[in-house]
Amino acid sequence: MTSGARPPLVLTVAGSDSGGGAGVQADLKTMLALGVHGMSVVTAVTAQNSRGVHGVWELPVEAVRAQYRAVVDDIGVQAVKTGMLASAALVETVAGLLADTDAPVVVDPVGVSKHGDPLLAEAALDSVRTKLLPVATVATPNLDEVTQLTGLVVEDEAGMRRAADAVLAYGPRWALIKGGHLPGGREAVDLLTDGTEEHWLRAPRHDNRHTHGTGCTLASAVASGLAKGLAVPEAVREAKEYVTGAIAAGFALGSGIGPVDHGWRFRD
Ligand SMILES: Nc1ncnc2c1ncn2[C@@H]1O[C@H](COP(=O)(O)OP(=O)(O)O)[C@@H](O)[C@H]1O
Ligand SMILES: Cc1ncc(COP(=O)(O)O)c(N)n1
Repeated sequence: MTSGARPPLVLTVAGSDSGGGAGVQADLKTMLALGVHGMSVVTAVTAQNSRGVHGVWELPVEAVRAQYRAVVDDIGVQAVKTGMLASAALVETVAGLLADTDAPVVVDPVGVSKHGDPLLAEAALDSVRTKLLPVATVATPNLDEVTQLTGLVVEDEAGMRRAADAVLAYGPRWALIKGGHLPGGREAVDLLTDGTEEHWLRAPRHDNRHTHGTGCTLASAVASGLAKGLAVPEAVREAKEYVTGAIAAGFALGSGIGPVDHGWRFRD
């Protein structure tokens, strides 16, 4: 039997989406598409479909800690991505584990689903600000999460710059402010900055309502790039290209918001 070269190792710490469009399922599909070995720590199970989140069951803190230790102590990780963490106890547990792990961390501070259903307790916001964001290499809030975390309401690109400064004040090395929710415009614009360098990422806005899982996909793609050894701006540039293609190929599923197509690069 022959063995192949080992791909880079990437871990997602996130919630399960039974519909397969977001959460752990989106993360692992992204990782496969980008050529890394994906691993998962499940924080919560959601009963979810194209119409909404119909139930959430958080896992006990010990179950999350045990999954994380099982992966990190034996297999190792070259990058970690966090998504839905549900509660203050889980945010603090995960932040503590990340602080002891020598790998870049992409934090997607998931607050509310595309359907408007809550995925993080209000009481956990302070732990995100003070425990999780400080251990992030890159934090990737969307504009609603910017408002939840900083109180700022963003309406234009100048507002995105102010939002980035406010997010950086909580301690991540880089802030990637996602402008997907900015109204109108022909472009989907994101801002990546570490407070010194500023990179504006612009891509055609696709008139497509099947955008379930865009944020999970982008953050996992960034983590995959970092695990391959790319610098943050390069990893984000490649991730933006991947998510833009996945949104363009998004498809209807059920009667609500369909998913992006993680396999778009494999299609004819
Ligand atoms: N309709 C769209 N067309 C192209 N890109 C989009 C569209 N909507 C969102 N994006 C991009 O998808 C990525 C995820 O952003 P966003 O949807 O704001 O995050 P979230 O899923 O966390 O709400 C960003 O790079 C954003 O610019
Ligand atoms: C388990 C889980 N994690 C994250 C999201 C956010 O994804 P979206 O903002 O596209 O609904 C979600 N809906 N479900």
